[in-house]
Amino acid sequence: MTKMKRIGVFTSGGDAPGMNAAIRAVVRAGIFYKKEIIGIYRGYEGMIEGDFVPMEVRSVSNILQRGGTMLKSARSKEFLTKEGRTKAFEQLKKMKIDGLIGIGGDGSFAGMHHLYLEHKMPYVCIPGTIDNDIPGTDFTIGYDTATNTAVNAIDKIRDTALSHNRLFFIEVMGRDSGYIAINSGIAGGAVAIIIPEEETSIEELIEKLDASGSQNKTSSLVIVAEGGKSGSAMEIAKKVQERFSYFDTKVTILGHLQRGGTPTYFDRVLASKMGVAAIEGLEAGQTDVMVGIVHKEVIFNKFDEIMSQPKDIHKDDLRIAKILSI
Ligand SMILES: Nc1ncnc2c1ncn2[C@@H]1O[C@H](COP(=O)(O)OP(=O)(O)OP(=O)(O)O)[C@@H](O)[C@H]1O
Ligand SMILES: O=P(O)(O)OC[C@H]1O[C@](O)(CO)[C@@H](O)[C@@H]1O
Ligand SMILES: [Mg+2]
Repeated sequence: MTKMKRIGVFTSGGDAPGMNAAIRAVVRAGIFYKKEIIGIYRGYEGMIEGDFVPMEVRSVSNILQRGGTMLKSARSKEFLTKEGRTKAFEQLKKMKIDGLIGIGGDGSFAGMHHLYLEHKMPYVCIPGTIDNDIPGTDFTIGYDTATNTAVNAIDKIRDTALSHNRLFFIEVMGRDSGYIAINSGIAGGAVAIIIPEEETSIEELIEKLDASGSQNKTSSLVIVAEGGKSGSAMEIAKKVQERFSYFDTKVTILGHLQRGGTPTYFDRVLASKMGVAAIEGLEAGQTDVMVGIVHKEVIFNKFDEIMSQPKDIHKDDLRIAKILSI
């Protein structure tokens, strides 16, 4: 057992629905285990500036069901430098914070790892990102909500696509990860799904669209993950339109719509479990780790062990999407 007294909690990187539920779980579990919990505003930016707030049991009332993050989030250029991280550490020391729980994506995890290597600041990372791009956990907080949002939007677009016999290219988020694309594509009945993890040439796509056209398909939805090698939805749509002028082609970019909104029950439960696990892990001496839930079991993943491997799209998901889009 550690003698940790004061734990800092912060959110970093893109906000994700369920981050508030994770903050609540960290604060309540921390207080349950007799720790003082200090909230750090605006991720690493606030850490560098010493933007801290003591958290009480009631500081986190009525946030469980809210999207976004009450602690706010940021991407910090300064924290990418050694000097920036030293400034952040000095602020933590001044506030007598002896352990950190950070909720964020792969970049935020890397930030905590560097702070640990350079200043021995113990930490547990909670994976909070809509991208689901971190190995060592089946799901990251926010991914389920974002994918549901994308599916709802796809369903609406299908109605108008069908009414006008149109070909829609719908771009979903995910930075370099095709998770939202592949699963919203399966759930939304897409004719083709273009993800960064798999090369799809324009020729292949055109062949696919041709084939579905000849089978009397009256509307077609193509889901494009941002960050793919074939280009953005706009670029792909332009190339397809040039080859097939008879297609009435439209593009919708779902964008930040996918980051907001009420977290699903799944993300709230995931965040609650991970928040408690992070406090218990830190108390049990876990450090330089990310909490994950794999096959319903809580695990602690060492930074070096998981961050050297990519999180692959499940091959079976791709296979299923192809079978069903004929
Ligand atoms: N290699 C690194 N070393 C130190 N700090 C880092 C590193 N990578 C990222 N960070 C810090 O973490 C912040 C958040 O990282 P990033 O913007 O990649 O988002 P993320 O945590 O991956 O979340 P998401 O991908 O969901 O937006 C960065 O702005 C930076 O301050
Ligand atoms: O909100 P920003 O800074 O534009 O970042 C957008 C990125 O953040 C995410 O929403 C979460 O990582 C990505 O899917 C997307 O590429
Ligand atoms: Mg990331």
